[in-house]
Formats: sequence, C-alpha cells, structure tokens
Amino acid sequence: METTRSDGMMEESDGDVSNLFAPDGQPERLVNGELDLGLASKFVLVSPSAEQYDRLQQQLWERLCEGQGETIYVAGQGSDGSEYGLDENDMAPSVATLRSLAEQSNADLVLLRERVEAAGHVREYFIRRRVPDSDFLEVRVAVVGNVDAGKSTLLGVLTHGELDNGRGVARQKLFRHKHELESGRTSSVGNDILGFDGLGNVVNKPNAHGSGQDWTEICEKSSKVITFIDLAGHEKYLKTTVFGMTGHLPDFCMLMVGSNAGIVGMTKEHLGLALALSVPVFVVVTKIDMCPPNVLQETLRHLQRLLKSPGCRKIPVLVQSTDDVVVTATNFTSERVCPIFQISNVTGENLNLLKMFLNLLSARMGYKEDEPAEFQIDDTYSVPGVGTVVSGTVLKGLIRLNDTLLLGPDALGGFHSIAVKSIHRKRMPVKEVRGGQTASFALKKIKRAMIRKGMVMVSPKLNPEANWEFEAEILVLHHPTTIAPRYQAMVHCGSIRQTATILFMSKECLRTGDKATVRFRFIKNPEYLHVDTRLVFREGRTKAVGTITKLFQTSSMALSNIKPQQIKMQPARKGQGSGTRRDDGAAAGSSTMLLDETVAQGASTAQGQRGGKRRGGQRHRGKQAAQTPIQVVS
Ligand SMILES: Nc1nc2c(ncn2[C@@H]2O[C@H](COP(=O)(O)OP(=O)(O)OP(=O)(O)O)[C@@H](O)[C@H]2O)c(=O)[nH]1
Repeated sequence: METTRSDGMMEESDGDVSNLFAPDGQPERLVNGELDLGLASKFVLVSPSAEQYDRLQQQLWERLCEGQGETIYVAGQGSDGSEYGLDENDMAPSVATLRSLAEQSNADLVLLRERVEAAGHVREYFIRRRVPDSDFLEVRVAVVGNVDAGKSTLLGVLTHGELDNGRGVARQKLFRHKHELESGRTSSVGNDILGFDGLGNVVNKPNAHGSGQDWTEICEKSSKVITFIDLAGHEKYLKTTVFGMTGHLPDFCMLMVGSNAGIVGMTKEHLGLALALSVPVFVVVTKIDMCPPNVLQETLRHLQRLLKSPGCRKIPVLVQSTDDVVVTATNFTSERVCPIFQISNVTGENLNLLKMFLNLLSARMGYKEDEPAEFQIDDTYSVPGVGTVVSGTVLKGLIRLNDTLLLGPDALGGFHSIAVKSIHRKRMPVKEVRGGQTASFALKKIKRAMIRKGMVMVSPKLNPEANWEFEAEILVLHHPTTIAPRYQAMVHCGSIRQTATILFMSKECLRTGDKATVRFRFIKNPEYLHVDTRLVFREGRTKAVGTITKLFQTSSMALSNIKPQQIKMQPARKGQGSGTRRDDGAAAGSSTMLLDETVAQGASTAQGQRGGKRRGGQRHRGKQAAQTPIQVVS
C-alpha cells in the first residue's frame, strides 16, 4: 500500500532498516527507529493484525491532518513502489479495511481510478474527512484571461448548473453592476462559490426562478467550497485585477483562453502576474464547440510553447481523461505542472473533468492553532442595523466571536482595540474562523470611514508596528525608459494598494529585465508589512515584481507629537518624482494625498515653526522624501 500526500508528492520510501535483537533473542526490524509492522507491504490492508490496524489508523489520521482533512490512498501498491497489483480476492478485503479505517476517522472514501497491472488491480481512493454543517474546506481560485474568453460564463455555468446559449445568458447571473449587464464586461472583483459534498458531487442546484442557490445552503451541504474570484479581462480594469490577485490571496489561478481568439490581449499579462506571485496556474480553453479544429490546435500549440518558454518554465499537460485529472490535481501544488482543459460552456463538453479537478484541489495555506491571529482587510461595508463590516482573509491563527484584536495601522501608524461582534463565512454566521479562510466581521464602535483596504486586525500578542519604508528585491518586467530614484508607482502587496516612492536603489537606474534592491516609501499611510511577502509595483505600462526583504520602523514617538487635525491633506500634483505620469486611476488620481509632505508640515507646525508652511512644503518636495524630519529609522 502506498500513501500519497495531499500535495500529490509520493511519500519517500522508508529509510534505513536496521536489524536489532528483541529481549527474546529474535531479530526485530526497525524502520526509522520504529517497529516495522509491514505497513509498506501491498498486502497490509488484506487482513491486518490488531497492531497493524491501529498503526494504519494513526497513519491515516496524520495524513488527514497534514492534508487539511483530505488524502489519497492507493490499494494494491507497496509504499516502496516495488510490489503492486492485487487479485480480486485480496482487493475486496483491502478495500473493506480502507473503508473501515475511513469510517473510524469519520471520513468518506471515493474511488478515483483503477488500473490493471500484470500482477492484478491497483486502486486509488480519495479520503475526505466529514465536517459539521457549519464547517467546510475552502479553496480560492482566481479567474483571469482576456476579455470575452468566457470567464463569467464558465462561472455561471459551474455555479448555477445551467449551460450557456453562446450569447451570454449564463454570465447574466454573475454581474454586479448595471453597466456590466449592459456591456457584458466584468469591471469589479466578484465572488461565486461552488460546493462539493464528501463524495465529490456538486452541491449547487439551479433555483426554479433561475437565480443562484442561497450561499448558506450550499455551505451547509458542502465539505469543500471553491470560491472563484472573478476578475476583469479588460485592460482598463487591470488595477482591480491585480488587486484581486494580490489582495484575495488565491490558492490557484484559472487562466481562461478563448480557443478561437487564442493568446491575445491581456492573456500573457495575467499569466505573468500569476507567475510573479507564485500562484499555480491551470488553463481552461473555452468555446471548443464553435472553433474549427485547426484553429483549436494552433491555439493549443501556441499555449504550450508559451508555457514551456524560459519565462514560464511550466510542464503543460492536456487533460483528456479522469486519469489525467488525478495525476495533474495531485501534482499541482508543485507549481511546475500546468494542466490544460478544453471545454464548451454551450455543450458542456469536458466540464466533468474540470469539476473533478476542482474537487481534488487542496488549499495551499496551512493553519497552526498556536499562531497569533492575523486578518487582512480587503473590503469594508456599512450594513444597516449591523454597523461597520470588514471582509478579508484570515492569514494566521484562530479568531473567535467577541475576541479583541488590534485594528490598524491608522494614518499615524497606530493600532486600536476592536471587538468582533459577529463573524460570517460565505454569508453564514459562524463562531470562529481559522487561517486560510475568508470571513466578514461586524465590528463594534467604529465608523467605516476609519477603515481602509490594506489594514489588518491582529492579535495583541503580535505587538504590531506600521512601516513607512521597506526594502525589496525587485525585477522590472517592463518599463518604457528607465526607473530612477524618486520614481513613484502603485505597490500592491496583499490587500495593500498604495503609491510608493523609490528612495534608493542598488543601481543607478533600472531598465526592463533589471534586478535590484530598492528602498520604497509609502506616500500616504504607513502599512503593516512582513518580510518575504511578494509585491507588484506598477504604473501604466511599467511593471515590476519583487519580495520584501527588510522593514524600517518609524518611531511612533516622533509621530505622536503630531495631532491628527494638524495633518492636512493636499491633492497630488503632476510632475512628482522623476518626470513620471501619475495615472493610477482613483487611487493615485484626485484622491491621492501627499501625506508624506503634509506630515512634514504638521511636524514643523508642531515644533512651533509657524508660517512659511507652503514654502516648507515646496522645499521638501524639491528634496528626497527620505529627508522628512519626522522619520526615525531604527
Ligand atoms: N459558443 C460558445 N460561446 C461561449 C462559450 N463561453 C462563453 N461564450 C460566449 O462568449 C461571450 C463572452 O463571455 P464572457 O463570459 O462575458 O467573457 P469574459 O471573459 O467574462 O469577459 P469579461 O467579463 O469582459 O472579462 C458570451 O457571449 C458567451 O455567451 C463557449 O464555450 N461556447
């Protein structure tokens, strides 16, 4: 019997086997320091002894914990790979043992695939722990691809259980804005859910009136819920799409390609974004019902070439059977494998393979109970009768109802105690949420206006601090000319989305393809950051990706000298930095405030240097932002 970890990697074969003598003088086999119970044999499940059964039970329990409640067992194969194949007489009791082990662990057992070898049968079983109605496994999949690739349509078909008519009927159910209904284009980040029960059946059912099923009902019946983060395909909405990819922390990325259109428009851009953020990608080629075979083949060839290219270094695998699904899904988290599905939203061809694949995916984010809680906010709401609600992802730890957390950082880098009044998961009230899960919290005694995307709520044990400045190793993917110090662009890092200025660089200037260590400074608020977090730095057609390597703490004492009312906001002016354009839409347009400059003014006011404010501000603008008098770097 061989065990396969939930991440699909085969368990390494047992290590050194040494022979020792038991007290009665009989040799005893030890495997990795433990008594060898013959668990590695393909026959162990046929009729295990009581001791073997207990050990198998423990092994299954450990595998389920490791795989967040899921694992795959192979009946009829030894874990060292040397023996495989059982005849019918041995296979039946083997499966019965496996079923009994799964039952003892309160888990369901589903046959994934069977193959016949010369020595007999080998069967792969998927084991998934049953969960209470209020709980479910959660996997987030970002859906990207060029405009008209069929993203919203596929999500409509998957989550509402009805096929499309080729003229956009399925996507109607997903649109959130009137202009989206009118134009047929997605403009915002949307979520939809697809539930699977313990046996891998889809839970979503179409309602009689054509609308979707109630989320609570889906979640209650599901063991696993796939959350699709539907992102806009049009270039105009790229900033929102980047935010969806960084802020919503997808486990996987589904890149959609229209078979007739091929690799066009934003396809490469979106693929590059997923690669830069190290999110494993699978590709779905749509519209195969209306595409001539030669065009489809050309699209597939082009796609494979792109995926194998030095920039991607992926192993493309065309998924054409359930066997392919099992192999690709269980090896997917390796990031190298890139499964390619070919589907039709109109005829439903190959949708079964895609659904089976989605059911087998397991979340990449783990959870440890003893870690202090961290929650990142990606949206805020004001709900009548409830008050302020924040939504986002729990990054670490456990958050319970009525827990007190620290919310921040505010404009001065401060954090404030806040109580969690109620918790919702996928619109379902729950008592607690764990790392890797998305949730919404109703908060007590706080106005929505005081909260922004990118803020966090963390355990007081973390003693959080905010940073104005950080250092990152970056790679410039594209820039029309050269990047020099004082260049400003939008930094996307988790749900943080703020313009930052380059203060110093390890090189004089940066061109497309250059790597460098760069020190950044946020222009508006300090942010709560972590070393090793991936970031995207972009402005217009300029794009760079990187990883935070160092944080610089700004003394809160220096900032505490400034009263909030002394900080005046000023609209951003054109021509900041090294002659760069500031066209980051809403965030860097009229609403962007040069707090950097105004905090400096506030500081000088606080020190009694009244008058000449404007001159001071201008003087400061002429110099490097690093010279701001309030900044104390440790
Ligand atoms: N024949 C056929 N038409 C499809 C298929 N999938 C989608 N379509 C049609 O393609 C059009 C575009 O689909 P959308 O789902 O709006 O595309 P999108 O990728 O979400 O586009 P944006 O939201 O603008 O990013 C619609 O008219 C769909 O009916 C398919 O498999 N076959």
